[in-house]
Amino acid sequence: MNINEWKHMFKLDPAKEISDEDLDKVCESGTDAIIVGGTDDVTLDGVLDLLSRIRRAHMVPVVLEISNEEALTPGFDYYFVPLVLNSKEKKYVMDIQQKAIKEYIDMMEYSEVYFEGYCILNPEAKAFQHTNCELPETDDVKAYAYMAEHVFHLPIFYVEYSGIYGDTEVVREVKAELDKTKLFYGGGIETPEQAKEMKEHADAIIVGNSIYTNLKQALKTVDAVKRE
Ligand SMILES: CC(C)=CCC/C(C)=C/CC/C(C)=C/CC/C(C)=C/CC/C(C)=C/CC/C(C)=C/CC/C(C)=C/COP(=O)(O)OP(=O)(O)O
Ligand SMILES: O=P(O)(O)OC[C@@H](O)CO
Ligand SMILES: [Mg+2]
Repeated sequence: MNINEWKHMFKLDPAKEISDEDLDKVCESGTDAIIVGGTDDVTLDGVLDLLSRIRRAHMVPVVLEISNEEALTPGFDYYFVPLVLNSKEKKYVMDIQQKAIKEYIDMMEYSEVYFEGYCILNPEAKAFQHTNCELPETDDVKAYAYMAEHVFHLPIFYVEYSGIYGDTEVVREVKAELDKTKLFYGGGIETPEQAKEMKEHADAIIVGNSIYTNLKQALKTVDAVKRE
């Protein structure tokens, strides 16, 4: 299935433990893809461990969302590269990425690399603090979405509330700004009802932390959005 048609993804954090039994459930859940990514303590060992355990028995597409160069490795189906649009520091918007492109340009397969315009809206999130973000108003978020699509022509705009369930009205208004650029929503989805509610506005939803806190419920988010 084409990335543009994905509706549901699970995000596994290489810094967190998951048993083989739970990993099998996540991979066989019917989700469209597994994203491997996190903010802190993302190591090459952690990334390779997850990749090899997923590949050993499963066909689900696997994406590396790159958070640092040390943990970059071949072998993934796709690579997602965040550009943190609401960071106060240009390095997180484009400089780190520009330097990495300079280094890896000969290895980059363009059909496998997707740049994501991130807008991080939870000030308590590690990613918000790590990338020195500014909390935008709804109209600012909409303007970032406009820029993602019409200025930078990015394939993905990611409304990130990592750790908390976000504001559906913000997501609805942002979606109205977008046409070609896909809207990803992530943050605080724990129940099938929340998954369904956010998916009414976003093109795809991402479920992360609840894999580790209540897997049984997290697994139900797949059917909630794929059987709509
Ligand atoms: C060698 C090889 C295989 C080459 C292949 C070619 C290729 C793909 C090249 C890519 C080159 C390139 C452009 C790389 C980019 C490198 C890079 C370091 C980019 C920086 C991205 C960035 C600014 C990351 C900051 C953090 C961030 C936004 C992370 C996103 C994930 C996220 C928000 C996770 C949620 O956090 P979590 O850890 O879950 O938080 P909690 O624990 O609180 O839940
Ligand atoms: O961990 P949660 O809060 O589900 O968020 C998912 C994802 O958007 C994190 O990057
Ligand atoms: Mg997390």
